Amino acid sequence: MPAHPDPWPAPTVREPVVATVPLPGSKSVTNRALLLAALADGPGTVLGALRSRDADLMAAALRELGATMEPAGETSADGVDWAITPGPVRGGARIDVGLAGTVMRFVPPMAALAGGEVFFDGDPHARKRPMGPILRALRALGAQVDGDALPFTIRGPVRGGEVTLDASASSQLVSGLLLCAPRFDKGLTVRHDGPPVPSAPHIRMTVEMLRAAGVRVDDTERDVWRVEPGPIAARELTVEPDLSNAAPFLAAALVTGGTVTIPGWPEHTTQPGDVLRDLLTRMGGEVRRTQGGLAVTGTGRVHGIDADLRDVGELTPAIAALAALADGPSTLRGIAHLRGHETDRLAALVTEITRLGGDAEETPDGITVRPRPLHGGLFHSYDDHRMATAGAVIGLAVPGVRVENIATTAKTLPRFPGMWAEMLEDGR
Ligand SMILES: O=C(O)C1=C[C@@H](OP(=O)(O)O)[C@@H](O)[C@H](O)C1
Ligand SMILES: C=C(OP(=O)(O)O)C(=O)O
Repeated sequence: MPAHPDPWPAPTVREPVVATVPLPGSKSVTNRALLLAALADGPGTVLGALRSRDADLMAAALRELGATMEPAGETSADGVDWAITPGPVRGGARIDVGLAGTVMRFVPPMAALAGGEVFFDGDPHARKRPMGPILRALRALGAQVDGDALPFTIRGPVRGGEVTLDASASSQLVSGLLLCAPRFDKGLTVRHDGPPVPSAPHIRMTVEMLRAAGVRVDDTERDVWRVEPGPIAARELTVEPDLSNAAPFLAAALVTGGTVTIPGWPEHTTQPGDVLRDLLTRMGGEVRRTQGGLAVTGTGRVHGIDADLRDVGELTPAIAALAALADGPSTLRGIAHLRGHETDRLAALVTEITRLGGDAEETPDGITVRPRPLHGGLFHSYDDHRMATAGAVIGLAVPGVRVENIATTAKTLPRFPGMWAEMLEDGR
């Protein structure tokens, strides 16, 4: 693990946090919207798109493959309105996926539309993330792919048809195929065969965004998705705030007995972060919709929870951080696939909670956390944005927590340290 010289001293607060925290756009919606716009039948716009490492990597990949993207209005440190003009998908490209699951799984099927070779690589840990099933699927559909993990080279074209894969390691293996499927001559039928697919709401997000762009998708049969060939409509799309990134901020309300409000929380959404309303209620928060957005109020006492997080695995680090501060034991289940995320999140959470004096254990498909007083110390982030923000949550209640490589939050939240400081200042 590379050492980062200046760990971030996580602020500890003694008084209730009362704050309104506007969040930048959803990573998952942004990266789908950009890709669909780049494959559309004319120029379109994506309003309120996230700007972050993952979103910037997606934009760079789409440009490399032939799309034109220009800021269409004001840009900020973490937001932009993009005007996107599709171009013919071209080969001869090199794609850096960083550590972004959405880039490494969504862009290769698009690259398979090109006639020429496209080379993919990413961060050292990206080479360990599951890619085999989608690369084998593209190969079965006619692409030449020289490997089962990053780095690899892909050469199309792919004409579509039917393919079966085991997507139990990541829902993105299905989403990536579906997003490009309308552009395959024969469309595509994707069948999953294996243990349950995680992160089901993210597949629904893919299906709903395709339908919103006029694509016909049949998902009536469990674990089978049929996408008809046809145009992807050029359109204007507004990105919702990133509800998964709401987790550490709303957790601050529970830990400090304060109230945190997130403006613009959608009434209906496919984002898994919406499940925070239920999870945080079960952990002792009071959740309500106000004119200002979604407000969560805590008592300063956090309850343990027994939760199956298979659908919402992204929320695990924040929920585990709360569990480490809770007044009773917690069991987080259904999340074996987190071993293939930005880092092995189950091992990382157990190691870091234990390092601070906590009592945490890995199970075959999750972790258990039992209450024990914590002390300060260095909290490693493993280049994982959600590990870093989990450290910040624990630091609210435990003096002396320092988070190594807080800058890794730039994967989806480039202004995290400033936003955290503003949240703590807000109600004073
Ligand atoms: O499609 C998406 O945008 C995502 C799907 C999920 O991946 P997994 O199915 O690999 O958990 C999620 O954890 C990730 O952060 C984003
Ligand atoms: C798993 C995550 O990211 P990725 O899109 O890189 O898979 C995440 O953001 O929690």
